[in-house]
Amino acid sequence: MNNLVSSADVVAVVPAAGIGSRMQSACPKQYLTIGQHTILEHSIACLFRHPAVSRVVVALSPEDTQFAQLPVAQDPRITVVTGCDSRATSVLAGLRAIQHAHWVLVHDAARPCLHPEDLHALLALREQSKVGGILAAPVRDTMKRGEPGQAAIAHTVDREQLWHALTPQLFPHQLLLTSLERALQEGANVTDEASALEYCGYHPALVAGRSDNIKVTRPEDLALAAFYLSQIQLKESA
Ligand SMILES: Nc1ccn([C@@H]2O[C@H](COP(=O)(O)OP(=O)(O)OP(=O)(O)O)[C@@H](O)[C@H]2O)c(=O)n1
Ligand SMILES: C[C@](O)(CO)[C@H](O)COP(=O)(O)O
Repeated sequence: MNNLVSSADVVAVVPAAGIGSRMQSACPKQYLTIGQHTILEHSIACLFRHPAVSRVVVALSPEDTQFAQLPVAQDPRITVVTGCDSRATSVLAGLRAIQHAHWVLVHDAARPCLHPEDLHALLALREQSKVGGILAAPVRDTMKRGEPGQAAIAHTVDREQLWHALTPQLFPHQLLLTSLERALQEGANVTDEASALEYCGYHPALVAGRSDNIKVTRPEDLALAAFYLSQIQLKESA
């Protein structure tokens, strides 16, 4: 990646190399469209709306032939890397393509409904923390742990201080890179960037975010995401 990035800028990694199996759709879910654009384009656009985000590194499947057809593929602020067989390794590929940025954020391609104020609140961590943190939404329902292999309740999980981890997640580039490399090397279960830092003994900040920052995962999520996006566009045009 060229060194147009100043150290004050934030570089985003967007993991977009998944197959979206739970979506049960003909194409990977990041290429399903909402309005005139794909979910991936919406997710990238959320990030570029903040002036501190100067570049986006998109991790794509080796078999991806769709991204190059999108207008956004011509944006000089975007770098493409080859993703891998897990979200974590796809993120690692993106991190390794970044040379000149202190802060990096990671945002799922499948989260197109990120509100500008949530991104602003997360990026404020740059002045408040040396470790970074994540957008998260407090759990609102009673949570149950199931009996292994049975559709039966084992027990209720205390939901005090229980949060849904969202994205973006913001960390110092070198800290995230080294934590992720160590966690993966040592076989830790890394489902988000914060879990790699936790594995290495850090306690990333929790930034309360909107629960409509959903990850499009199952078929019923698409209509919901379309509605949430329409609400953002209504608010921006007001
Ligand atoms: N090997 C992978 C797997 C996932 N992702 C990305 O990580 C994000 C969150 O993952 P998830 O919602 O699980 O997407 P998929 O893995 O595509 O979905 P599924 O688990 O249903 O197959 C998505 O933007 C997905 O494209 C990735 O870059 N590389
Ligand atoms: C990163 C994430 O979106 C935070 O909730 C989530 O862990 C991704 O999980 P997935 O199974 O890869 O969708």
